[in-house]
Amino acid sequence: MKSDQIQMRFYENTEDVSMQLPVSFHEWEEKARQLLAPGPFGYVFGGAGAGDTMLANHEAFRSYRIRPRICTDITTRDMSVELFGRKFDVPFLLAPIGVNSILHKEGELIPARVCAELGVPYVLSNVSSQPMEKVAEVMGNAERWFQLYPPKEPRLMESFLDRAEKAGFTAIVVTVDSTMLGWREYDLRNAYLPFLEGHGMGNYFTDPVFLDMLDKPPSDDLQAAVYKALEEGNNTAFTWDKFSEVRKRTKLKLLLKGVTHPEDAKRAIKLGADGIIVSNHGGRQLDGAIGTLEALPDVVHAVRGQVPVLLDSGIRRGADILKAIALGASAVLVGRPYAYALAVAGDKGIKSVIENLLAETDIQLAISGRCAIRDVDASLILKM
Ligand SMILES: Cc1cc2nc3c(=O)[nH]c(=O)nc-3n(C[C@H](O)[C@H](O)[C@H](O)COP(=O)(O)O)c2cc1C
Ligand SMILES: CCCCCCC(=O)C(=O)O
Repeated sequence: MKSDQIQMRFYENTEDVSMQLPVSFHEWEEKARQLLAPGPFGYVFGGAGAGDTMLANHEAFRSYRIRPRICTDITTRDMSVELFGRKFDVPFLLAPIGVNSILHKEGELIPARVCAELGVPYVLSNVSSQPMEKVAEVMGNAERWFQLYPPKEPRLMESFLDRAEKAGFTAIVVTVDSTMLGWREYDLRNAYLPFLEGHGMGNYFTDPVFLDMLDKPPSDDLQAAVYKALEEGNNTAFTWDKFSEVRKRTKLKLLLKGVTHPEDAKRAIKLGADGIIVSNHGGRQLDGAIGTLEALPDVVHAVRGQVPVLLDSGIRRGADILKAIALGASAVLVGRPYAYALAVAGDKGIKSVIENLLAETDIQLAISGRCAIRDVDASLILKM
């Protein structure tokens, strides 16, 4: 067979797309831009306001350089981390990303399934398009956490917590940086908010307490049901007292996501938090905010090893993971990379993103002269 025929066969073989998948984050992003309508793409891509927080995340990672050690035996390596007494073979989790049905018709079932297969802990969003019970079903015994936008109605909050516990989620991640949506100009320009089309309502529309709060079922008045859910989730009166109430109501591990100030980290621990997630929501909320890697050292210092500190916002590569671990993170969360992969290539896409990130992290670890994630400390990096 001539080489051009072989090439033809290769391109026609839709079963084996592996050689044609994007590799870098920017390639995934560009592919998603081509495939998605402007509304859904802009919703994932956009940052708040001028995009300065997104930039700050990126610049913070670039502002540190790795200084490798040489002539060490790096033949056997270990990328595992320990969280809450459990060992995970990978140093990252998939971050909670809502409304996955704007990216793929199966929505969150896909990242959940891939995470279960690859041993990556999955954090399911409160505003997932699929209900948590269906997500749990495809994950078997695999590690899963549930992210909560604490609703105003206490009975609804209790219902979400009870359902999560019953469905085998082992931790609750309370997100506190989004009690109102940030100023997102892509969405304003595209006049796009996925919830208004019914995306992201998987947990609300299957909740008996929520359904009881409605005058009519969602099938009879979708707009009213969506507005009610958003009103519940936009809980602008969520304070430390309310956080204490969540603490009292669940025996699951409890993490606070959206922390960048050391005093907030201290207070959360005092009130019973089991973990802190340093996050600025991928730069989607407060514009002009501190980059998460810049915020991390002070938070880690304030926490004094009492609970694990995780980080997200801007993790794109193995080098980013090593830098966050070097500055004291116990693990990191990955956001947009898997969202784009979901849109572009479903299961295969997310699998590829995870496997590449793992492979890159492993190579980086080795070439920097370390054998294990647990050996990575501040001596690995220098601030420029
Ligand atoms: C499209 C989209 C939806 C998101 N939905 C949620 C959500 O429902 N709950 C939440 O806590 N964070 C949500 N986030 C924030 C992520 O959990 C995470 O903090 C952020 O994506 C990390 O930044 P990165 O995308 O730059 O990696 C969302 C992010 C994106 C991009
Ligand atoms: C009360 C619902 C807020 C959902 C925000 C979804 C999200 O986290 C994001 O778009 O970012």
